[in-house]
Amino acid sequence: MRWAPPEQKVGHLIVITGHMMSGKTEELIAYFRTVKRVEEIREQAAIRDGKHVHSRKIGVYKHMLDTRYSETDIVSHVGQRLAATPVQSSADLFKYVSESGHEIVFCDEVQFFMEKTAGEYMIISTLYELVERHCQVIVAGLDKDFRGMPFGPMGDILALADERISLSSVCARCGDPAVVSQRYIRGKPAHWSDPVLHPGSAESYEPRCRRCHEVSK
Ligand SMILES: Nc1ncnc2c1ncn2[C@@H]1O[C@H](COP(=O)(O)OP(=O)(O)O)[C@@H](O)[C@H]1O
Ligand SMILES: Cc1cn([C@H]2C[C@H](O)[C@@H](COP(=O)(O)O)O2)c(=O)[nH]c1=O
Repeated sequence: MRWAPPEQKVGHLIVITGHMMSGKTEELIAYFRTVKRVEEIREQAAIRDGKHVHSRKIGVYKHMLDTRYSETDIVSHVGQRLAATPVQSSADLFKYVSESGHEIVFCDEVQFFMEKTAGEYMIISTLYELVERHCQVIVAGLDKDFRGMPFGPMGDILALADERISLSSVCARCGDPAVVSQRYIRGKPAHWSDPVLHPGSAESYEPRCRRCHEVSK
């Protein structure tokens, strides 16, 4: 992954994706730490050389639907944590970023931005506009729902991306590479017609390979 020097002023969209527990949030947090460190090093180097440095402002966001481990922080399944601003819509995200002057924007749970206008997911125009405004945007989101179908806006977000990081872990049943998030409701595989939106964690979901993935029909 490369970062353009800020004086070039060019936007960039990175999408981190995969099934549940594949490590998306850990990757987002690791990326945040790297970017923050690089900004600090640039600032120190500029001070040392007596130059003016424009340190880029970093904003961290997540969708408000994710309250599993914290109302505010981004928290991985193994407890890695990053303070964030929860937002309820893509309009909200755009407003916060614009008002705060954030030039580097991190956002977790981006699959939850489901609102549409004129048949289009609004998060698409929001991400497009942020990149047009020269923001470096790094988002993480679930690629498929419990049925194995594209999750809301994720297909379009992946198409819009400049870089895609696709992660996977192992099937909780057989140990093969996992590709999808198995949903269980009261100990039984969820039904195909169940609602897609169902925030949760290990009490309802586990990684599965295609062979072990089950959906009631
Ligand atoms: N079947 C599982 N049950 C519980 N935790 C798991 C399971 N598989 C992987 N994990 C853990 O989840 C961590 C990844 O968490 P996280 O980054 O929050 O994933 P994601 O954001 O993709 O859901 C891994 O480090 C791993 O230890
Ligand atoms: C498969 C599936 C998942 N969800 C929810 C469950 C979690 O709250 C998030 C995914 O979180 P993670 O960071 O990837 O672990 O999405 C859902 O609402 N519907 C689904 O089909």
